Parts: sequence; C-alpha cells; structure tokens
Amino acid sequence: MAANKNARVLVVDDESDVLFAMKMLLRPEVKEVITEKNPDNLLALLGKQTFDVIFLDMNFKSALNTGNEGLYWLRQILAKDKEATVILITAYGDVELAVKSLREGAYDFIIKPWHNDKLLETLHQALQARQNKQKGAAGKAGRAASAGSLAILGQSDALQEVLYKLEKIAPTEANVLILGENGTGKELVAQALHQKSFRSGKPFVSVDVAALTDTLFESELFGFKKGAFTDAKEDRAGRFEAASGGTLFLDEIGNISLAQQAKLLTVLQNRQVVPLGSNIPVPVDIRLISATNAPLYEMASRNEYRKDLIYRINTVEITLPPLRDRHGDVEMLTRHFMQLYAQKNHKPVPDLAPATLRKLEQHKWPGNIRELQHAVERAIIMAEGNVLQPQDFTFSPMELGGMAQTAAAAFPDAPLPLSEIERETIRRTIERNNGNISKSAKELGLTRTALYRRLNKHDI
Ligand SMILES: Nc1ncnc2c1ncn2[C@@H]1O[C@H](COP(=O)(O)OP(=O)(O)OP(=O)(O)O)[C@@H](O)[C@H]1O
Repeated sequence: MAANKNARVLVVDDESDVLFAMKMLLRPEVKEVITEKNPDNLLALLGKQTFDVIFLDMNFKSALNTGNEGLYWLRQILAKDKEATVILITAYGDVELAVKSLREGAYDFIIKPWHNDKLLETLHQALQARQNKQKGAAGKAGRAASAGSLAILGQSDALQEVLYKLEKIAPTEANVLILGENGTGKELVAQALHQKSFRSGKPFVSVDVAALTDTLFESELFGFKKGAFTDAKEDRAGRFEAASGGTLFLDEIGNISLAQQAKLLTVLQNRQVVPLGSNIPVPVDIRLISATNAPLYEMASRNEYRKDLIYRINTVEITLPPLRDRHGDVEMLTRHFMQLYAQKNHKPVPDLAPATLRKLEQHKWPGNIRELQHAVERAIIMAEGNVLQPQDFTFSPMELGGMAQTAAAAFPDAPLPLSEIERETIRRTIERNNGNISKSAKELGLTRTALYRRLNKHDI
C-alpha cells in the first residue's frame, strides 16, 4: 500500500462533521486530503490540481433541486476529466441511484454511516485500479462480485447487477427486502447478505411466516412465558430473540394477514418484543431481511398490505430476475448442477448435447433455478448414456401449463389411484395459484417443506 502514500484525495460534502471524520480517517493513509464544503468550488479546484480519488456526497441539501445533485456533480467532474476516480457517499435510501451512478462512470459508492475499514478498503481498491489503468492494465478486473462461500452463480448482466448491489449493502445495517418469483434464490441471497455482514459471527434465523397462524405467529416470533397458553410448559424465546446480534430472515412476508402485519410493525417501530403472557418488553437487536414473491405494492394499493410496514422493511430492495431473463445463465447453472448431482449419485459427469442446451434455453422455467436444479437431478438419475439428450429433460405438467389438464379431462370417469389424485390435486392447486407455493401449501393444509417433498415425490 506504499503507493497510496503519494496519493491526493478530495472530499466534497456539505456536512462539516463528515469532512472532519473523513480527514481524520484518510490522513494517515495518503499524502494529502483536501476537503470542500461547497460543490460550486469543485470545478475550480479540479482546474488547479488533479486528485487520485474524489469522495463526493450524493445528497447535498443545497440549491440545484434536481433530486440528485450528486449525479449532477459526478457528470461535471467526468466532463472535465473522464479518467477521474469518483467514490460517491450516499444514504441508504439512495442506493438504487448510487448503483445507477456506476453506469455513469463513478468507481464505487459507500453508504452512510460507513464502516471505516470498509471505506479504507474501497479507497485502496480505487487507488489500485487507478494505478492499473495508468499502467494500461485492465482496470475493471475484480469488480464482479462473488458471494463468499455461497455460490450464487450467473454471468448475466441481470444477476451481476444483483451481486454488485449485494456486496455493497451486505456490510450495512440496512433492512433489505428481496423480491422475486419462486425459486429465484431469495433465501440464498439473504444468507449471503448475512455472511458478508458484520453480524456474520451471530445467528442467521430464518422463518417462513406464511406457514404461521395468528397465534403461532406471535409465539414463534416473540416467544412466550410458561402458562401463557395450555401447551406453554416453560418459557421460550422467540425468533427475534434467537436472532439477537444477527440477522432475522422473514420469508414469504407478503403472505401474512393484516393483523400480523400490525404486530410486526409495532415490534419494528419499538425495537422490542413482548413475549406472550409477559408484560416485560425484550429489546431487539436484529438486522431484518424479508423476502416475498407477492406484488407488495399492488397489494398496498388495494389496502391488502400496510404501506408503513413496507417502508420499514424495504430500506434497500433487491429484485431477483426470473431465470428466463438471465441470458447465458441456464448453461452455467445446468453444468454446475450436472457436476453436483453426478457426484451425489456416484455417476460420471455427463456431457450436454447442443440440442439439449437449446431446449433448456428455450424453456420458460416458471419454477426458476429450483426447477432447473430438479430437472438436472432427474436427468442425471434417468439418463442412459453419458451425454444428456433432450428427451432426458421432461418438463412436468405444471411447468408446461395446461397439458395434464387436457389428459385428465380425457378420462373423467376412469378410476385413479390415490397417489394420482394427490398429484392431480397438488398440480391444480399450484396452477390455480399461478405457481405460488406458499399459497398452495396453505390451501392444501401443508407446510411449504411438506409440499416441496410431495412435488419431488410426484415429480411435479
Ligand atoms: N444463482 C444461483 N446459483 C446457484 N444456485 C442457486 C442460485 N439461485 C438459486 N439457487 C438454488 O436454487 C434453489 C432455490 O433457491 P432459494 O430457495 O434461495 O429460492 P427462493 O427464491 O427463496 O425460493 P422460494 O420463493 O420458493 O422460497 C436453492 O437450492 C438455491 O441454492
């Protein structure tokens, strides 16, 4: 890091506290730190000297009124020097905008309040990248995000953007709402966020809230005291307490009743839970990650979901694209799962015929990565030779839409074995709920896990 000792850094922010803190932090790292409170002086400063890195506030309170002053100044800086290395300083609420600003040429951004070591890491990376660029090396190398030991695979732009955002927001305290269809990897992303956060040494507690009735919701999440209800034989901590210091992942948050929404909101507002049968509140120290495949905003506009709860849980949003929109990822994921399941089933890793790949790439994957995963496992188990052929991939009726229904209608009175009836009932329920597993499970009186087990059993 010796090269940094010659570096000159500029910090532009209209808050004196930020300037002071940055100066104290950066001074030992570089040769010179210049601070500037008024962005109007920026261009004059750049005219006088060059800076190796410029930290620029995205949220000036001042005059321009464009809604994104930071972006305006970023453009001004880059117009003057297109090689400038700019790191934006942004608030939680502006992460979307900050991600966009990367496309406009910012090197990176940090989120306020920042962690000092993270900020210094970003500074050193920026200086290194600048040096590489000056030497003519590939400056962008190493920018693609990975998700630690959890393999979130994909090379599509759509997924790369998600991974980039994940890297940025993981080491913050922001509540994250993950949106996306079934099987797009929401839980995987939640785990990665935890693993890359400062809470990673503490528990990651996952709760499928859609599976909980009103009473269970409270006892499971907030805990209970002995005697609170008939079966409460002893005190039990709720999931909020169990996740203390760590991350609480509430899956299927779109599927809770208005009464449950109100209870959750109270806890998040007060940052404390009151266990059932107690009147002593317990303080809560969790980072909240929620996920859903439900259209929360549409539901809110129909008054089926509380807007104030959405605002509590969505400090930052990550939307996972469906697999059909991740161009190039089907092959990568297929090959990954081929290796995984060949190994698991003690078989040699097969090849993939070009026609098979075409078939997989054309399929719409309504069950997304989970569906692909199961399809590959099935193919590995069933395939005869050591090249996977198109016929090794048979898509289930749910995946293909109405075909099975036609078949069932063709034999209305034929006696069916019980397992066929179960299969057909499950299939129709899922179809009626447009592939929503949680809703279907609720309707069928099963937990989601039990339903997944049956989907596997029936090869749906
Ligand atoms: N990008 C990815 N790379 C590798 N595996 C993935 C990826 N995305 C998802 N998976 C795998 O696909 C399966 C489904 O992912 P996950 O359970 O996280 O999805 P989900 O969106 O939470 O699903 P649901 O909405 O049904 O709860 C898991 O086995 C997960 O490990």
